Amino acid sequence: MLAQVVVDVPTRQTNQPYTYAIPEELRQYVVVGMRVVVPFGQGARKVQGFVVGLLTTDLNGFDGELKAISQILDLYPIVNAELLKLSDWLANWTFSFRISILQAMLPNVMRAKYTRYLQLVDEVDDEILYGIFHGQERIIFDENTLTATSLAQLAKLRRNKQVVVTYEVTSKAKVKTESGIQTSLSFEQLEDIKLGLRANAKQQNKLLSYLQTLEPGEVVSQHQLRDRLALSNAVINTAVRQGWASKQPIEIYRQPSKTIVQPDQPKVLHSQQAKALQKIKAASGTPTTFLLEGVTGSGKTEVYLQAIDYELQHGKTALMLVPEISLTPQMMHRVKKRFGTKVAVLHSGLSAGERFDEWRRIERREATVVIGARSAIFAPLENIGIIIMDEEHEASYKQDENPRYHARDVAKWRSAYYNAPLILGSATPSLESRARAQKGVYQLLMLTERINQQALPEVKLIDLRQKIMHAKEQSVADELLVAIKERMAQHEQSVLLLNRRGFSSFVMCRDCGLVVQCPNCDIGLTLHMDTKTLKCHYCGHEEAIPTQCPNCRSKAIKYYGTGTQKVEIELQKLLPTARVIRMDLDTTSKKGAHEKLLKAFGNHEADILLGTQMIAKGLDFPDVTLVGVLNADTGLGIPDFRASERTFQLLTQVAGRAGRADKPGTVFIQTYNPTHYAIKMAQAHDYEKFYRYEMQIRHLAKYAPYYFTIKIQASHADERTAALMMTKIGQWLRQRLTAEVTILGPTPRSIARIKNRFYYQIILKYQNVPIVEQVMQELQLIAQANSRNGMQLIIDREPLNFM
Ligand SMILES: Nc1ncnc2c1ncn2[C@@H]1O[C@H](COP(=O)(O)OP(=O)(O)OP(=O)(O)O)[C@@H](O)[C@H]1O
Ligand SMILES: [Zn+2]
Ligand SMILES: [Zn+2]
Repeated sequence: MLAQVVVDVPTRQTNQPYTYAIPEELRQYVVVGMRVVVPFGQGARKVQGFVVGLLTTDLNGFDGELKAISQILDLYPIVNAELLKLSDWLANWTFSFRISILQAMLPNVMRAKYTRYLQLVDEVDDEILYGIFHGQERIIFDENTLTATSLAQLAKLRRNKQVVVTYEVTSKAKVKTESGIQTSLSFEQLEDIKLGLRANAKQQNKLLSYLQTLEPGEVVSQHQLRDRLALSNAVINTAVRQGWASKQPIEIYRQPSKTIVQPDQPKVLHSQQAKALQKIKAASGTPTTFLLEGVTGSGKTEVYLQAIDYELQHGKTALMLVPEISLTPQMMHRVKKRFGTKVAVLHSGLSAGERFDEWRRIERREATVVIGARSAIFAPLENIGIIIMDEEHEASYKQDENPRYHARDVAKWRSAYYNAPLILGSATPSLESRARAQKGVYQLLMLTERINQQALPEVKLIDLRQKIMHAKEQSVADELLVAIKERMAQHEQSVLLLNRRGFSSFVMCRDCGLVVQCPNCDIGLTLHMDTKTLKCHYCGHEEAIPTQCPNCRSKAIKYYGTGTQKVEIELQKLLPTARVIRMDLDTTSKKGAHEKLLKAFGNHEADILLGTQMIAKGLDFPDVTLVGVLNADTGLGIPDFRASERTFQLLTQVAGRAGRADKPGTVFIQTYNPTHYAIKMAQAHDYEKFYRYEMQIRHLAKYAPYYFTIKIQASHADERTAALMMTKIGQWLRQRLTAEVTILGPTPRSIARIKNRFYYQIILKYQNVPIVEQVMQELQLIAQANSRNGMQLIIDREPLNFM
């Protein structure tokens, strides 16, 4: 028997698996989906790989010439058949290597270097206990020291759940345990010991009686035992010393969120919700994609929850994606309230250990509902009955680094694999999705009304062009201040958004105009008042704010830009009694900070929630009746064809935070472009009109959704080399591709230098040209060959970022 192995060799990547012989002693255990160690290349260095196939053909002697698998890293497949198949497809789709997809599918812990342990969780024969475990409960798992027979026995023990494999990475991601107590003595033996006790040894007697009630192999937690029997640790330790009981670690899960959630009940749906749910239920068991287009506050979440419930009742599992869950703790709570301990949560705010624990709960089928951000789309759920993507238009669903996949594409694949409906939900769908619904590829479900027939908030524009005349350095206009005061008087709350996209605070010399630049990147440094430093948001470079201009020695250094901190100070001056909660990168960098701040706001501990984009979506606070956008335009100037779409989406989303319960809401938008269509149509809450208008523009400019795009970027430490390489690639592409493919560039990208590497890019636009796929695969191999010369090539299918 031979194994096909995808190996992890950065400079020699290929999607072609290599064939390895399986040594006699491993023959029974090597299965598809397992990680193995194999010799690779001339030096036969040991590398990690995934078994992706087994060949039963016996090559009669030929396999003697093949290199053989050196060891196995798992006792069972850690990537199941479905995910293996998905990795194959996704590697081709994203023009990346299969190994990088396989690794993206696993929690970090399993990617890193770790020590594996074998841990007994049940009683075993002495032969195994002493032969393999040397009388201990836990040993380091090292195949090289184990015989084939031992491996066979271990595999069997694992199947019988008597032994588990645990992983430890540099202290962080270990299986968390607490101390447990068990006894290996029989009832009678314990009875004999009790008889031998001194009459006043009451505590020990109590403990021994308790031990007599345990099933063979049963482990009880030491702290529970202590509490229940009111024993001291000393009594327990004595019993252990005497050999009456032994200590045994018990595996426990870390709890990502300690907040206790009160369970809730499904709500009675209003008629539009009920109609949508009914269509979704009717599609159960089919790979139908729905676009649920529902205005803000129309109750999309309730539809998701009831659709999930329906599938759970039919014995299926459910997968729900949210843009970045640490930003939307409210959504997580709603799901947990409804489904309790069935829910596993996966997102970047968890520690590596917590993530690993949640992942194992899914893998062991203890969790049947998974909610998480982008990479949760790879959750090892089986038997999926429904997949939901909330805020499907969000750019964070696309991974901006290798492998550059979009969670929506993966969701569609898994939906097809499991015959499970996929629901894409948004108040402002991406143009791509809305266009597919128009064509009938997706089923369109509309929720046009808010809960309780509440009207969408009235939106007023404040024209900043006229305000400039006053030249007051004030970031909150007087009208908006008045409105905030009114809300405060009525004990209502306000949300203020400072749009940070394409915008940053910086320092400039007033005498010579110098803006302090990053030494490694072609971009100005951003001012951070809390640390009194200038930071580069691309490479992390940080330096003190200069007191003197590095160019002309002038001391006239001025701070520019409206940061959230500056607005906060301004608000304190203008509205001294207002209580403000500020949410931005600085105030939320600590773990759990988002949740805490939002909870405080929900408890009315503040009148104003001031923040960046992170407060724009998902929040559902009944007493918020006023929303102010301080700068609507900063995102419009970005050189990206989606600039208008993003601006429209952001404004609509944030406006939607106002007036969601029984009180009507009002929105103020401060803008320099009050006549821009994205702003006008957001003011009118008219997504459909925006969609039609923007589609015409996309059509004329040949962009998505009419055309597919691929971004190709090459970077090199030497600018000339980068330019030269890209020119060659451009020429090669023009030869290989027909005139139906538009090839733009090469041009330096808009930030040409990042981390001291120079970037050049080419954009391809095309409609239906099958050869593009093949040419990109070839280019990927060319890039591979060139990586030795220090060139890095990125192929990005449907890029969401053109900077
Ligand atoms: N059928 C219903 N009956 C009563 N209340 C409901 C019903 N459906 C939803 N709600 C409540 O209405 C509010 C708004 O619903 P929800 O947050 O689900 O809207 P949404 O469409 O997801 O909004 P957004 O896109 O703005 O985040 C919530 O507080 C929710 O609990
Ligand atoms: Zn100067
Ligand atoms: Zn930098």
